[in-house]
Amino acid sequence: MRLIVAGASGRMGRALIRAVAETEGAELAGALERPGSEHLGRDAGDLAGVDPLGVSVTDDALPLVAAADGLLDFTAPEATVALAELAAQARIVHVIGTTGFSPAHIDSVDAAARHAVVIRSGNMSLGVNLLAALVRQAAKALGPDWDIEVLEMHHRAKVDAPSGTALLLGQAAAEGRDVSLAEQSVRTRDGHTGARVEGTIGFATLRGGSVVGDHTVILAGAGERVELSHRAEDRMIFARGAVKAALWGFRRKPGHYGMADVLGLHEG
Ligand SMILES: NC(=O)C1=CN([C@@H]2O[C@H](COP(=O)(O)OP(=O)(O)OC[C@H]3O[C@@H](n4cnc5c(N)ncnc54)[C@H](OP(=O)(O)O)[C@@H]3O)[C@@H](O)[C@H]2O)C=CC1
Ligand SMILES: O=C(O)C1=N[C@H](C(=O)O)C[C@H](O)C1
Repeated sequence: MRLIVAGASGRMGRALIRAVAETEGAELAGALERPGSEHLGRDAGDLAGVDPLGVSVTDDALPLVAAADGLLDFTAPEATVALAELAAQARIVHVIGTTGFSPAHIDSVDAAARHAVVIRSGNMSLGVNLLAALVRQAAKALGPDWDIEVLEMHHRAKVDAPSGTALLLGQAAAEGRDVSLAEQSVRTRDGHTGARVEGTIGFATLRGGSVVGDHTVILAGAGERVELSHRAEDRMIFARGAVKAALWGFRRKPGHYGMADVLGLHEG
């Protein structure tokens, strides 16, 4: 499968190039960066710290998309929405790891998914997607008198909050309780907030240093607490998940899929 990596010089872009290079059945067909990037023209393998791959970083997406089978995209919401349109026109698989979307961005991605395979998840690791299934189960088993809080910590360069993973875990908890996350979530607390409202799902965000990604879902009852955690130690877990998703999506029918589809983690 011929794969393009968007945001090639980013933290995830470099990991994705390495993951494509190490995966049988996948081949790097292009490496994209934004116009004016200092990395344009560099060999992608060189950029990612592996052997040269004979693929130069370019800002010209159109010819790459026309000749590839899939696009791995961990960039930023505006870039992802623009790439979704191109990927849909070319009917290639679009794997989206980007986080921080607004509802309008998601609508655009949904529109693209009517024409091509889109696989989008706030976290492409096996561990977090398994954790989401466990959170859904725990939230279902424990009533609304158990307070749910989602705590996350990431490196100092992360620009969106709460993380895509925290929202994914909050969504799993809401599904377990059969409530709407949008209606129940409390994203910030400051000042005289009043007592916690029963049934709400809280989020707390920490930023600092080089933390790859830590998430804990706390279910706090009267006199006891359940904590379900995941700690990412290496970005290759996300990159390998993204390549796996692309291979899974190849020649599948158009639609907006998630990692639970790829990993076969749906209950029932
Ligand atoms: N789903 C998952 O499993 C994971 C998701 N992520 C998400 O992936 C995204 C990227 O993370 P990370 O690699 O750490 O971030 P980086 O900032 O290191 O990399 C982002 C890359 O995308 C490029 N980019 C950003 N905006 C645009 C734009 N408008 N047009 C074209 N290129 C653009 C950047 O270029 P430039 O440097 O020039 O701005 C950079 O090369 C984030 O949303 C993050 O939350 C991260 C890890 C795992
Ligand atoms: O920006 C990151 O670094 C990460 N982003 C994703 C998120 O928003 O959850 C996934 C991972 O935690 C790393």
